[in-house]
Amino acid sequence: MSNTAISVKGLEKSFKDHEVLKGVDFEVKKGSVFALLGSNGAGKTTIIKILTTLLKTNKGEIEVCGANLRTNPEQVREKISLTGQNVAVDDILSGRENLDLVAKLRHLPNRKEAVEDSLRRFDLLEAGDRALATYSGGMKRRLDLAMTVLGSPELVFLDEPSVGLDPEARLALWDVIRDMVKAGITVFLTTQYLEEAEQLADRIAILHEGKIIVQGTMEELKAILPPKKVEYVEKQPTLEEIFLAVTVKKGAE
Ligand SMILES: Nc1ncnc2c1ncn2[C@@H]1O[C@H](COP(=O)(O)OP(=O)(O)OP(=O)(O)O)[C@@H](O)[C@H]1O
Repeated sequence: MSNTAISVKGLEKSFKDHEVLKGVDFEVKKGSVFALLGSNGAGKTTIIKILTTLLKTNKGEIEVCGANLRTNPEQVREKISLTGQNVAVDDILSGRENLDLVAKLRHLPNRKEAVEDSLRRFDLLEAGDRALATYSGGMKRRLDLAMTVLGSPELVFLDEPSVGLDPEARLALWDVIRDMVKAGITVFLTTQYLEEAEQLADRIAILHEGKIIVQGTMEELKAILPPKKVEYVEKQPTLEEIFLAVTVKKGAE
């Protein structure tokens, strides 16, 4: 069986005459975390929408979880789950009711057990019966993630998952993502927080002006910029320095 969760070759997408993606290529290995970075408007959400079958491409060969996206979108939809930028939960219902609704929609066999497990795993047992309107932003985000992974999808898309979270909630979210990976789920995430990518991702790709301009492990990206020598202390470049160096260099061409 193939070890590839996502394969993208020659992806192009325009909105009318605005070319957003101009030939994007990348692969994501099963069981890994892949982080897609890019400035505002680079096309990260567009890539997620295409990979989750919400938008059609103009050109490109794409496979997601072993299925061809163009010819077999239903099979793709069965294996993936998506958390978008806007928290997709119902404020009037309680956390437990929201999860139960998703469990019903996904036809999960042991619905009650799955919901309780999920509340426990995402630290929401105590707040389970409260209406969502009383939840903090971090709690809503955790519930959103709980709903995303309910029913054990093979592949999860997280579009800027830690937007609006305070540092403590962000650290808790990172633990949740690490747990998802331990459970064998492949994670594709976009983020503006470069530290997030540094902390979580096995591979990082930078999208700029419609193309992936660099991709690799953090170690490989570090090799792009030589370490700075300050007296006798060697300082490794941060992902932020690498990001700025490659995007500014390309932008100036
Ligand atoms: N439905 C649409 N119609 C027209 N233009 C669109 C549409 N969706 C996205 N765009 C444009 O495509 C470009 C890429 O948008 P996208 O939302 O994918 O960027 P992004 O990298 O996710 O940005 P951000 O970090 O701000 O969320 C932007 O210029 C945006 O205005």
